[in-house]
Amino acid sequence: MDELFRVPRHRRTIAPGAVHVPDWLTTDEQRRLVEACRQWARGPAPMRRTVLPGGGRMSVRTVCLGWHWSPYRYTRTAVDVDGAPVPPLPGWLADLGRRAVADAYDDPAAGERYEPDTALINFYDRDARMGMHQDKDEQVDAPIVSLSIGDACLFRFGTGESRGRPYADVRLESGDLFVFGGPSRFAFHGVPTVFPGTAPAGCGPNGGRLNITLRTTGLS
Ligand SMILES: O=C(O)CCC(=O)C(=O)O
Ligand SMILES: [Fe+2]
Repeated sequence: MDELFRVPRHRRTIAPGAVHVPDWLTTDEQRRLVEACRQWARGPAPMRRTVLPGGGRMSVRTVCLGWHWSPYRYTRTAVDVDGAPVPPLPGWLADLGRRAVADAYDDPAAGERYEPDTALINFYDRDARMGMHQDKDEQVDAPIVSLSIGDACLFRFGTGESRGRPYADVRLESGDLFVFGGPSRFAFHGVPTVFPGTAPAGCGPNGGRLNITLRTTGLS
């Protein structure tokens, strides 16, 4: 969109402990993340559409680092893909997570304390979505750091009580950071819609939306 007509977006606390920071990643950082995700997607433990217990497949494609997530647990190997050990979470990505927490909460000490051990990388094509859910397979309540690259989406953020209302609808655009921890750590959230063709030039995954969530499993 023409820069002139872009509505300025400001950081916003959506709920206690849930903070949206627009345009947090530079274009260069986004490009580098997309390139890294491309490599991880190829495998070992490659990107796949996770099979759910009912037999259906998620529309989102996911690849994991550190620990492998499949419904509803974390394992060291890609038990539902190729059985390969999951690649480690690189130190630079954990560092990025620490900077994200420090910035979102304006709290350098909270950033230093943050030790994510896992990344789930989700790829959404134009038809993909993610239903309302809680991230609750982790054993500890450290914040979730979420980075968005490529096409914008509608991110729905509710409460810890139910997957229904009340919820806030937030548009996440390329480069945005969303952190949820503290009282919002176990809030229901989901992605009802991706907006095709909204990625800014030069940083997207060439159509679609990439989302990286950093987590602390509390497992060893
Ligand atoms: O794509 C997103 O923004 C959210 C992803 C998510 O909720 C998850 O991976 O658990
Ligand atoms: Fe989630």
